[in-house]
Amino acid sequence: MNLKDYIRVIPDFPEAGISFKDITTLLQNGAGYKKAIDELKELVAHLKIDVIAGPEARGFVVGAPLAYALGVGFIPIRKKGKLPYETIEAGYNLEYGNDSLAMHTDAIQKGQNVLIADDLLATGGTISTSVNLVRQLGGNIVGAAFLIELTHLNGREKLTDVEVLTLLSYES
Ligand SMILES: O=P(O)(O)OC[C@H]1O[C@H](OP(=O)(O)OP(=O)(O)O)[C@H](O)[C@@H]1O
Ligand SMILES: Nc1ncnc2[nH]cnc12
Repeated sequence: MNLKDYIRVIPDFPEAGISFKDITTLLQNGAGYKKAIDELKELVAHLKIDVIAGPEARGFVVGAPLAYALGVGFIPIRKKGKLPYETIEAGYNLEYGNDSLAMHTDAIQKGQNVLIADDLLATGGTISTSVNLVRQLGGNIVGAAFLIELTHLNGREKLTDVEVLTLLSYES
């Protein structure tokens, strides 16, 4: 099966006009989930990665298994108010609504090569904020990897200085 066959598309969720790409149907299928992570591993094989950082929540289900497969660490970028130690935070807008992300101030060692991973690139708000947080902490962004890119939302334009790698694209 093609990876796209595992993804369910729900019209008008969470609000009218949004075509929601539901990855729960991929995650619940062992063969599909493994294929997705294996393909992402191939996609990033040319990069020198010390650590992967992924934004809550779906960035965890993509970033953590990818980190395990590569034998590198995983850093959770969490929604504001969830991390217990000293943090830096930044607000952002996304396709539906807005939010704030946070990282622990000691999450990254200066000069570490960081890959950002998430399930989906839409407007790019989540990932450009994640990139900025990692850079504020002294990390070197080597790329950003996604299962899905929504090309009509032009998220790449917010990431001009980042190598963006995606497995699947949707035009609406
Ligand atoms: O490119 P953007 O416009 O920023 O949108 C993409 C982000 O939106 C979704 O996360 P969401 O904030 O819905 O949170 P979730 O992972 O907790 O469901 C998705 O998992 C990406 O992180
Ligand atoms: N259309 C969409 N489907 C799934 N997740 C999203 N995150 C932002 N836009 C999305």
